[in-house]
Amino acid sequence: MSSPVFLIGARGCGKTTVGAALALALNYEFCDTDHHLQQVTGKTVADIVAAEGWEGFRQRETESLMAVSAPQTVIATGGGMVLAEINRRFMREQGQVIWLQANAAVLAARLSAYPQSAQRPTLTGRPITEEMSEVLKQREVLYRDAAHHVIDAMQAPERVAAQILAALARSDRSGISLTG
Ligand SMILES: Nc1ncnc2c1ncn2[C@@H]1O[C@H](COP(=O)(O)OP(=O)(O)OP(=O)(O)O)[C@@H](O)[C@H]1O
Ligand SMILES: O=C(O)C1=C[C@@H](O)[C@@H](O)[C@H](O)C1
Ligand SMILES: [Mg+2]
Repeated sequence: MSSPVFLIGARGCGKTTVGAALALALNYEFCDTDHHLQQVTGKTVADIVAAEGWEGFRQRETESLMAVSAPQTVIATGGGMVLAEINRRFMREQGQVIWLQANAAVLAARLSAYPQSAQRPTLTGRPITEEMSEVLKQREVLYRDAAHHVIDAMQAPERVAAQILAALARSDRSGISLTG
């Protein structure tokens, strides 16, 4: 049975966008931990953070990660999923972990064009480019620590998906072959 594929990376790197295309290409299920969490609670991320703080949200996102993980599934994670060591270890042990890497300027441009503020309440209270620089400074080491593969996410989504497929096909552990 083929293990799950976890997409990690900062807000706006394309986990949800590329994840759906990747699942189609692999004929896998697609899950998104942010969407799962919002479905289960009936609340937006902003509502959960307002009621329970970021600590409450982080606990709930660990539960979502465990709930949606299954074989033959592509899982788009929330941008902060790597903050908890238990999440990083779980993803590495259960499946293949792909870091979609992009710089702060690209991320900020995407997020400004499509803010989705109910799903992405501010993390620092600072303007978006500064926020993304700060977030990357704190998290890059964690994304790198969790990832089996690092993919340049500053290319067109189809290109990003194709490079993930190629990386998975090169990896013995994924159970994925491009030829059959
Ligand atoms: N490779 C890409 N090239 C150009 N635009 C992209 C690319 N990937 C995603 N986008 C755009 O960037 C925005 C954010 O993408 P998406 O929601 O997939 O990011 P995400 O990593 O899931 O973010 P979050 O962590 O907040 O869930 C969307 O408007 C999407 O269309
Ligand atoms: O980068 C983050 O910490 C977050 C990213 C989003 O996917 C959501 O999970 C939430 O807004 C937190
Ligand atoms: Mg997403």
